[in-house]
Amino acid sequence: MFSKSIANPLLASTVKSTFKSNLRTYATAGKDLKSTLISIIPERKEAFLKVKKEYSDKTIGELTVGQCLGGMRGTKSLYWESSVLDPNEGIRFHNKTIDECQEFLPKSKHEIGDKLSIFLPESMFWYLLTGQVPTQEQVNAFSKELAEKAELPAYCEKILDSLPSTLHPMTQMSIAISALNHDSLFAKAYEKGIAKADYWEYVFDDVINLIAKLPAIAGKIYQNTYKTDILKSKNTSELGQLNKDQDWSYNIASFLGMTEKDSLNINNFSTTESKDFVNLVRLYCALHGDHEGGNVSSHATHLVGSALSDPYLSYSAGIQGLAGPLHGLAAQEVVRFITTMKEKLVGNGDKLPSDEKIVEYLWSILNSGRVIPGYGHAVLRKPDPRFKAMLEFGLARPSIAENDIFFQFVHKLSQVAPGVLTEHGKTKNPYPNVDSGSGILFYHYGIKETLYFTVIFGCSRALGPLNQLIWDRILGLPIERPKSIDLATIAKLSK
Ligand SMILES: CC(=O)SCCNC(=O)CCNC(=O)[C@H](O)C(C)(C)COP(=O)(O)OP(=O)(O)OC[C@H]1O[C@@H](n2cnc3c(N)ncnc32)[C@H](O)[C@@H]1OP(=O)(O)O
Ligand SMILES: O=C([O-])CC(=O)C(=O)O
Repeated sequence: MFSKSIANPLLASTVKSTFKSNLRTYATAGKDLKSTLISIIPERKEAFLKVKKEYSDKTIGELTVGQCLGGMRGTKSLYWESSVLDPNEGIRFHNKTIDECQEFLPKSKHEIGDKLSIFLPESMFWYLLTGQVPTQEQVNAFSKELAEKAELPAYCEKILDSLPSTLHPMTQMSIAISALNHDSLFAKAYEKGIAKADYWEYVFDDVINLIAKLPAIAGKIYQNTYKTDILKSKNTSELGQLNKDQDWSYNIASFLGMTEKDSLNINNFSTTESKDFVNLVRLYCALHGDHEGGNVSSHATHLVGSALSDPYLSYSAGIQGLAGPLHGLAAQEVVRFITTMKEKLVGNGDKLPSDEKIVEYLWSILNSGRVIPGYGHAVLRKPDPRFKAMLEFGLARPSIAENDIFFQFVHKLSQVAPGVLTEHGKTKNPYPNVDSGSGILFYHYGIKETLYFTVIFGCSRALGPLNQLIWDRILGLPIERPKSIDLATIAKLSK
């Protein structure tokens, strides 16, 4: 499976060194993430500079008026290394599919050999950043490093505590992340004066600190917005504690109060449910992390970072983009859509309605000028493989597949809606995207507060844009500044 040729021949030797012989050899075993990165920088830099020098005046595409006025769809104008999206096949991370990543990326040290256990988002971040598969020991150490750096500074907690619980969770998240720029090592070093070649090291440190703090931010927002009554009744100030012997996703679940140990276990999980929920967080976060560079949250992070705004400010911009209903917020819209449809079609019942009734309902939405959330995509033209992976998570667990009517609605919709959307004839892609299934799985495990889902997306999305931000600074990419033109100029140039 790994003998496939590497997409970018200039990077072939780097990536091949990861996968050579039995394809699980680790070129830099024993090193931590930063040292691993340092060892691969020269080769990647050389490849980048070679392409820049030799091909800078070559044309790689044309720009039509339709693209200029139509959301820049299909314009090849962004450099992004860690993932590439094929319209028919879906996302590949360093040329590997989701199924391949599920096989080779390390899992939690506590669940080695467990078939239902999912690989860690930390493993994915390591892989995205370096193109190399970390060893189990490297990931264990990286999880530990993230846990060691997880605590929020007092001022950030205070800011979050001062926000009204009516403020959208995504707004709270972007405020908390941009406030952390108070401690940006990059911003401080820049102010003092550092050489351009050294920028990336400070950006790297900020990125790791930021990723480390996302579980605590997510937990604080959840408890402040929705769970103050529980905290009061239990006479405590936290839904859950950090466990430094556990991974990043486990700690997200714990901070949400949703683990059997280390937290209030607010939904009374059994051991299996607790384990399954943590694995859902791992799967969700690993898969939603990177979707090449042009999506709104990644592009926004990259753009703001190009002005040398530090990683906190840059990713806060990404979070604000993720909070749009056509992008990440679709996760919340889907759950509202599914729960309303269920209520309208079967009330309190626990059996699916007929396909005809669902089709009729979908037409009523479309005829009222609304979109079907979770369907369509700016680039994809086939079902999203990330949706398939989320669906398989539910199908592998009888408590979800057989007993959860909301999940059954999601599954059924994925079979029925493409036909309706095709007949409707507007969308270029009538198939489910990633948001179509993920929220309802969180709903299953007890997160019923729909406005909250995109915060977990916000934890995940840090992996892709922030890995690229480090490379942006390693490679010295310039400030981004495309040319804009007015209608008269467009008309003139088109003649
Ligand atoms: C993580 C993510 O961001 S995944 C995407 C999450 N977003 C959603 O699920 C929201 C629903 N989907 C959509 O709104 C769109 O499909 C988008 C935003 C994802 C992509 O937008 P585009 O690239 O402009 O899609 P496309 O070119 O197919 O749109 C053509 C027309 O079909 C319509 N259309 C697209 N998707 C849908 C849909 N799910 N339901 C109804 N109509 C749709 C568009 O609104 C557009 O209509 P218009 O010509 O009247 O403006
Ligand atoms: O690629 C896109 O435009 C939207 C998307 O699916 C993502 O960002 O995950």
